[in-house]
Amino acid sequence: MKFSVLGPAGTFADAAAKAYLKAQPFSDISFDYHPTFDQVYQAVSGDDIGLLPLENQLDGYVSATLQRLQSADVTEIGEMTIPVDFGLVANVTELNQIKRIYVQFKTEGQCQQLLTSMPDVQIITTSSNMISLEKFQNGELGDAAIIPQSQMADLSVPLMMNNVADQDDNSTRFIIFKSQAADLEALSQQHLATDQFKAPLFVTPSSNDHPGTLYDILGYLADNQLNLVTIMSLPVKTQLGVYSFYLEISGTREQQAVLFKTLRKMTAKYHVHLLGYYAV
Ligand SMILES: O=C(O)C(=O)C[C@]1(C(=O)O)C=C[C@@H](O)C=C1
Repeated sequence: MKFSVLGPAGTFADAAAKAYLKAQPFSDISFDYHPTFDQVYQAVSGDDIGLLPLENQLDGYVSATLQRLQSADVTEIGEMTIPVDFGLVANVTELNQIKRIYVQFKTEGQCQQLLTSMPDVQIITTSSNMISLEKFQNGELGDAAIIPQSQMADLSVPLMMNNVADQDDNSTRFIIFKSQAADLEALSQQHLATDQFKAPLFVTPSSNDHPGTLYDILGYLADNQLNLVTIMSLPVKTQLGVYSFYLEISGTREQQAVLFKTLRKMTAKYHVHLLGYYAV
């Protein structure tokens, strides 16, 4: 069985995948690294699993992942949150000698203070923090990169700065998924390994142009004491001004029956795209 993850080895995605496996009973699993999240997603089939970043504490939701989940036939089987911290490496001795900096697209949003303090530096966006490191190592004089701090120990370059994220307390949440569509009836029978669950889903009204549409959707949860922990709206794309709502519901094992009863009721009025029901 393969575990599809953003590579090369050493990314935060890699660290999150390893942390997830420590707590999970998978045997005979091998890592399958890809340079972009798109390729990570495409590589997952059959019984294989994959990991995508969902949200960062400083920079918010990963829009590409949410957009993919909106229409993807996947089942999320778990999530993993890990601390993330970044360092700056450069092959020059002073900050003002840096000409180009390699930075992963989501890392960029987490290191804004540093990057805006260098307005003349060319920012080259990459798809992975370890690709930023590779490009830097094969680069020219005046190059720099923002990389996971854990990768700095083995480097010997003139300029190194620790903790260049906008805040030291920082983490990223990843989801682990399979390529089969989540099945509401099958998941309603699933035994949870812990007492707490998370259920992510998209709810799409046929039109948002009525007073109280969102209020009505959330009423299903409130009336049944189901705890809404996330809400995001995403455009449906076929029409301007029409949105889907990404929701995450959390609760305890005792609420399993009421959760699925509520989702079935919602399905009668809205398009419900369930993404999973897993232990947290
Ligand atoms: O490039 C990496 O190291 C990643 O794992 C990617 C990623 C992301 O895209 O969310 C993961 C954690 C950090 O927030 C920054 C980048």
